[in-house]
Amino acid sequence: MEPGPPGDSGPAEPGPCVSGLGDTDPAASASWLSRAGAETRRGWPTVAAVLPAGGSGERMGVPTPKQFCPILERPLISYTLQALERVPWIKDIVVSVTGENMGTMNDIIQRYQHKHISLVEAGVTRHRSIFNGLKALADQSNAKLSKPEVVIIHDAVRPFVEEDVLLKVVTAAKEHGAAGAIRPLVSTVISPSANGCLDCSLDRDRYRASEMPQAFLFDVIYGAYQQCSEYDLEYGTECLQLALKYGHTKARLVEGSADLWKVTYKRDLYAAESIIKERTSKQIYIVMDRKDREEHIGVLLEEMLKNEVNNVKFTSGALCHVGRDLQPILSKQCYNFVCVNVMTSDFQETQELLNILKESNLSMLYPVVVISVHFHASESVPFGEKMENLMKIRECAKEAKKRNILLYGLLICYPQEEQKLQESLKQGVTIIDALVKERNFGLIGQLLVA
Ligand SMILES: Nc1ccn([C@@H]2O[C@H](COP(=O)(O)OP(=O)(O)OP(=O)(O)O)[C@@H](O)[C@H]2O)c(=O)n1
Ligand SMILES: O=P(O)(O)OC[C@@H](O)[C@@H](O)[C@@H](O)CO
Repeated sequence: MEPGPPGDSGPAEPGPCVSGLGDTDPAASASWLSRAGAETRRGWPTVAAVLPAGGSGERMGVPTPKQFCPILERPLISYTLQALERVPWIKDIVVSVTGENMGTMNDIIQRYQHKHISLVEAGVTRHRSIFNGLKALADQSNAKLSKPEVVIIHDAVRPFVEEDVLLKVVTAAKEHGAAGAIRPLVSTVISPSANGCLDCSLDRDRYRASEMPQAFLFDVIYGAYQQCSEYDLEYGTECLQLALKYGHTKARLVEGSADLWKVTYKRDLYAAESIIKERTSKQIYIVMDRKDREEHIGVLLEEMLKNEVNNVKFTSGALCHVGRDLQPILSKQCYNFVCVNVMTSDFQETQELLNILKESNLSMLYPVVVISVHFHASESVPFGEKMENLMKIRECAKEAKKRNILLYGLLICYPQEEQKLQESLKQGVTIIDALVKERNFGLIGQLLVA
């Protein structure tokens, strides 16, 4: 079972899942299909998707086309592929990329184990890229692809697409021939006069922003593209308009969520990264052996974590349970581990946890945070010697990073008088919360002292 996407979703289908970055539970989608009566399942259309990804991203202002720009060291397009892959009723995904980026795209497919992906040559405009994708689906000589009843068209740079909106546009397209996601306008639309002054201001409530995904009866949109003028292919930006103009089909408009926005400017990359960080920090697994539970300072730390850190679901278990619990961990998309090392052994638990995680596929898609917690009782060993022992973390972290595991160290000094102990624990909780939320690649291998 591939690791799921972070967020509230359930276990993912093989392949990563941006769509778990929202609330859709793929298990629910699976159950939706399985729950649907035989009539519905029989009536459910064959669905494929076309992702135009042949742009240069000029407005992003960086040399790398934005679809390949990294978010947490993983290309943006991989998140979008993940979102579509985990929707069980999308059979094929056709991606239009330029010839020069075919190698890059194939590397991404390999590295992130994307499935059901076919690549076609992009066109010099977005409409031409989409048209090439549709041609591939219509090409009966292509054994790998078959013409779908309904085709989804979705920009490769819109990573946060959920199954529910895909379901809505496909259902609407099956009934109406075309459908597209819309959003309220944020800014008012005005029409400038020839001399650059205000001509008129449109009533914002009467207009909507056209977003993606869009969906069409394949024959409607393919027929429209086949009749499309060179001008429209060159300058058009709206597939729904092509369906109307050439297919005489009025698209059904579906309210989409705010996360459907298109990554266009650099700020959009920062926003996307923040969303992914936020959604991968919703669960923390506390690894701790509960020997002599009463006074175990790790228990105090666990209690304070649960009391002080909000909007996080905590699970805890002994190290020996992690291997057994790994399946539920994977399915619950837990990407954060606080490993409490008992005083007698430096790193033993952490090393064993790292080995378990390295064996799993958990960190293939999203960086996994491991915080190795250590305690220093002043009367046990000299502080300097303790720090000496803990410097091993540097090497461990370097190895772990190769598997997309971000290892941080936390040293909590104790015993101290009650007040000071509480302060140390509180500081430790603050550090853990920040490390999980920030997933800072620059701090890996560091030992932070609370
Ligand atoms: N010739 C093109 C141009 C664009 N696209 C794709 O269409 C989607 C939306 O287009 P846009 O945001 O305009 O992307 P770019 O054209 O790359 O951006 P810019 O206009 O800033 O250059 C993107 O996934 C882009 O890769 C495409 O497949 N083929
Ligand atoms: O115009 P752009 O090429 O930036 O974006 C293409 C589409 O995403 C955009 O036109 C949407 O409004 C959907 O039609």
